[in-house]
Amino acid sequence: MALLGQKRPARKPTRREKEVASRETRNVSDADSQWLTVERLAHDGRGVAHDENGKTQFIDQALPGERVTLAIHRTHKRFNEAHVRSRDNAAESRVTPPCAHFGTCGGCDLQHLALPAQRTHKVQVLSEHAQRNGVALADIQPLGEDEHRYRRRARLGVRVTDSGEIQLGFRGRGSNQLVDIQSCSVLVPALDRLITPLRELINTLEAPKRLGHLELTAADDQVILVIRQLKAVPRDAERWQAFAEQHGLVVGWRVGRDPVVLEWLAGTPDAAYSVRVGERTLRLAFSPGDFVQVNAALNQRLVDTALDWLGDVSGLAVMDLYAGVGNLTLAVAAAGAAKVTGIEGSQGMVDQLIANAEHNALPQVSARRADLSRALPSLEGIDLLVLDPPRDGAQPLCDELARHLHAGKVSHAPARVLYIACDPTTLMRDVKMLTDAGYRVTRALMADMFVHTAHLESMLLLERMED
Ligand SMILES: C[S@@+](CC[C@H](N)C(=O)[O-])C[C@H]1O[C@@H](n2cnc3c(N)ncnc32)[C@H](O)[C@@H]1O
Repeated sequence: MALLGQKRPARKPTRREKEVASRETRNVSDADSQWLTVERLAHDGRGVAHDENGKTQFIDQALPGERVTLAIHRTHKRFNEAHVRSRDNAAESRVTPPCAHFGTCGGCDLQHLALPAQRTHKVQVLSEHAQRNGVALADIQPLGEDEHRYRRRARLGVRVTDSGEIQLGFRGRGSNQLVDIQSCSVLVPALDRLITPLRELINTLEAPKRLGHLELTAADDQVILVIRQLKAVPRDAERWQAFAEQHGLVVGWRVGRDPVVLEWLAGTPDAAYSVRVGERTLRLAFSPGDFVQVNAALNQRLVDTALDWLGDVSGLAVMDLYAGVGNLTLAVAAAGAAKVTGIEGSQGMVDQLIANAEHNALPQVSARRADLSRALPSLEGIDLLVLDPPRDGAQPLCDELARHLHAGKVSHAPARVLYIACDPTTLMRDVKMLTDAGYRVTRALMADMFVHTAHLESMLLLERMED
């Protein structure tokens, strides 16, 4: 019978729930009082230790060799998540985090670890993923820059609290709550210096609650701010225009829901970044929302290294899959490839890629749109395949390539594959298919594209073994 209008009596916990509750309580108090030694770093940058019962503890901001007591904030059947209550000693690799918000802001994971040690850790992560998948790697070359103000793009959340206070920042560590930040030590200065003025401006808006988030982009010659706004507020548009003039910005807002309309409020967007290839400097134009590598210096070094690995590409037919606005497509063409085809899922980026090829006088470049999770291009006659997929990797394509090789259709399997990846898990899953089918990894690199975070970019060169 339904309990209409009555308060439902509390349900008695089941025996299983009682067991779990008592075990969790015991875990918390046991581990709390113990001194544990941190053994290693997990892939996400947390310290790993085991309590006296052998249960794994993942500990925020704890480094190998440190003796710590824990405060456990989440228990699971096989492991606990914890932070440090007290620390007996500091690892040699421990440094003072450069940012005051480190630890609460969810943007960075590793600011407490010296940069060389961050890189050693990321090389180790890539190597472990390879081992787990049975992929043989040559030595992994680390690639990094000492400059940690690298992010040329950021999305800042905006929240108005019940008391009317404006919060501006990123999501917190392990939470959806916004962390109000005063500055961000990984943003390029042109973006970081806008945070305080932005908060002040938002404080003066007529309808700050209408703001969703702010997207900041530092292109080569201009800084672009795109405001996500649920409904247009004309008097706020005037305030944004004055702000744009004061700070030399191009400002637009995306208004509404289904359809979302982008309207430019101040300035004309003309975003571009550059990539050097030999004596040439390529100009790659992009629109807000297009994919662009966030770290300009590392992107250049990645392109330099790719071209160095590939050597003489003159006369080659190249296919660049997941091509974006042509970052790698144009670089390989400018290095001398005879024919380069870029394939990309977004029509806007395909159009941009074609325009970029024209602007840089690279007539051997063509591009087309395809959803590479469904429609796979023919690789017949292609000498070099470049793959740069998003986090979920390029499984359908690698699967097809492997099937061609297993079937002896060598003409459908390019002699070389250059695979660039932002997720080592899916990278090694895909590469294992290729190495099982007859490729071998001849060069491997870990690019520290996302300094102070646990993320890493990697690049592998695979060569088809001759029978
Ligand atoms: C990591 S980015 C690489 C872009 C480019 N290679 C670069 O260096 O700037 C991945 C690209 O894959 C595109 N993409 C994502 N899913 C796709 C799909 N299913 N089919 C085709 N392209 C896709 C994205 O739009 C994005 O431009």
